[in-house]
Amino acid sequence: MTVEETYLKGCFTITPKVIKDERGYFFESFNKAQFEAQTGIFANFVQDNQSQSSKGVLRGLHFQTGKYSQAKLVRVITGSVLDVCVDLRQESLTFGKHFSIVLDAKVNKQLYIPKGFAHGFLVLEDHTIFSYKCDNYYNKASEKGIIYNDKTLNIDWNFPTENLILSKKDKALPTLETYLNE
Ligand SMILES: Cc1cn([C@H]2C[C@H](O)[C@@H](COP(=O)(O)OP(=O)(O)O[C@H]3O[C@H](C)C(=O)[C@H](O)[C@H]3O)O2)c(=O)[nH]c1=O
Repeated sequence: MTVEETYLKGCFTITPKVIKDERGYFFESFNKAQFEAQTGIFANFVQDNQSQSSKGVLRGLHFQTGKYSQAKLVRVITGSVLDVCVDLRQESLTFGKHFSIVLDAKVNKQLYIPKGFAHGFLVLEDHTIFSYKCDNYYNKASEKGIIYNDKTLNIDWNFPTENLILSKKDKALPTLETYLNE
């Protein structure tokens, strides 16, 4: 596997070594020893999640707060997404900055998103399956979010707004400013 730190400290892209033969392919989707050796992060993942979505679905931007904050290791099993993570760490020099990357089942690249980040993704193909590890359990009461088209974050989703499919909850998410004025 190859690991590359993004410009957001502690956020890494991980590209597994895919072994192909006449039957198809094989790769280690997670190897704790290699992950720790190459990122220096000792994540104790406790929950795996999986969702399937059609093209145009946008899930996010979500995060859990306080002691329930989650680091995530995200990947696509089939299809492709534009994945976006936003640095919300108060003390960070890159607070409010985001990193976007296309994750797809062809290259199998993964993204490690540290605690203190908001996360969302836009689905680029029908029947996309998104799978990720979390280092903390789901805690509904601590769930927060930022609206996907927040002016301060200024994320380019590069997709026609009229074709986006969001949950009722996500359509009603507040702006980043709401939290800054709390
Ligand atoms: C996240 C989660 C949800 N749920 C239940 C709650 C709802 O009944 C249903 C769908 O939840 P939600 O609409 O929040 O699912 P997503 O919009 O995919 O949310 C996720 O999408 C963004 C991109 C993330 O990074 C978060 O992990 C997560 O917030 O699953 C659970 O039972 N356990 C869980 O860990």
